[in-house]
Amino acid sequence: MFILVNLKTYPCDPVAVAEAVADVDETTDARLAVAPQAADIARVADTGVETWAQHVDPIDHGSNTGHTLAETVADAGAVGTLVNHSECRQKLADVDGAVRAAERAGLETVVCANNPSQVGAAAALGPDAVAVEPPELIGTGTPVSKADPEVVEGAVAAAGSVDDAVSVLCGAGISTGEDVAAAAELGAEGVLLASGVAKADDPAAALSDLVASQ
Ligand SMILES: O=C[C@H](O)COP(=O)(O)O
Repeated sequence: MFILVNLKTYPCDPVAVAEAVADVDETTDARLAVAPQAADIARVADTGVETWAQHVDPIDHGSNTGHTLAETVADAGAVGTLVNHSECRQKLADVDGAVRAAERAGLETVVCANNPSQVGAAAALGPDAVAVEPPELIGTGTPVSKADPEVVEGAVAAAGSVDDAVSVLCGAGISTGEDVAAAAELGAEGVLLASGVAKADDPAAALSDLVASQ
């Protein structure tokens, strides 16, 4: 399973979380990665942990003040990027453009979607993976893999019907190894999570529990 920890803009120490991820990474067959804020990518990547961006814009080098260029996050050490997170939504044309920009920069892509229908549309854009996240469950601690298993199964079916090379992650409320195991049973190849680690009193303990079933 791929466990991608999005730090959003939570007030955690991104390097401390990354070091905890690196420690737990040595104990498990699961693939672990951290997505810090853009300004923290370089120092998180310096820990040796797999580092992702939270967002890139559908742009090339040029007059794009305030935007995030895929090549810049790649140069800073990111190997992948989220696209169209529920908290950073993009128009369909911009999702496509962001995936193309990420490809151009050699970044792996996970396109986020709210439901199976959107997963099908996202998969048609040819990302490496899609992540299905019902917005109403994000940050609640109620795991999508238990609260709404049909959404995960529907996402797996929708992506598979479009392009079976696109893997499916699920997210929203995932915080325990049991939640990760439930996601795997539903056909997900990974999970996208945030508050379960970024807001934990002991991120290392939270991560150890998350990989317990791997
Ligand atoms: O990017 C992560 C997702 O929005 C899930 O967030 P959460 O684990 O806090 O529910």
